Amino acid sequence: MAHRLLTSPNRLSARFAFIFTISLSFTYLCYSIISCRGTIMTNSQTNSQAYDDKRCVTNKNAGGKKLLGKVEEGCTSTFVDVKEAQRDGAGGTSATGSSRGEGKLSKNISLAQKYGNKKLPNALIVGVKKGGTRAVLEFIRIHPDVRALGTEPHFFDRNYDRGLDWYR
Ligand SMILES: Nc1ncnc2c1ncn2[C@@H]1O[C@H](COP(=O)(O)OS(=O)(=O)O)[C@@H](OP(=O)(O)O)[C@H]1O
Repeated sequence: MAHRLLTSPNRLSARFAFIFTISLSFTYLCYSIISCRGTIMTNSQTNSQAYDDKRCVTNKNAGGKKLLGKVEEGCTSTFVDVKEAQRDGAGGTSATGSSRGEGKLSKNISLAQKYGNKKLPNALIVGVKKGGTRAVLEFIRIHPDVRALGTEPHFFDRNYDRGLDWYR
């Protein structure tokens, strides 16, 4: 009803205003999509870099073994500072060159193979059934230096007879 009352110049300006609003909205939408995509890509790159810095070097001999707890870096660690090893390995700025980086990495891996799988846990979470122990574990597991079993080993109640060799 209202638009019928508009005179011709008014209708023209209203049409112009409508088109202008649409194009402005479209531009804003495009800008939002592009900037949002950039942010996601930047975040994922940062996360992946952060993850790479403290990457767990998987031990091929670790399959099926029960390991609970953190393994110390430098002596029994399966966690190595990948960034540092790569930087040394690149040899560009390092005075010692690539052999030092590779040697460091392989030394860590060999030490982990020698000791890492056979270590008793550094910490135990003890609790009654339905006491929230799983939640405690999941919170502690967030820390990048913590390695923990996915399932409960039930060593003390069901598998004690198997001995410490089984438990390690
Ligand atoms: N923060 C906090 N506050 C209150 N309740 C919590 C909390 N964290 C875990 N839960 C509840 O604990 C129940 C699981 O406990 P457990 O992980 O020990 O379970 S299990 O015995 O190992 O199966 C489980 O209860 P149910 O959902 O009734 O099974 C969880 O909901």
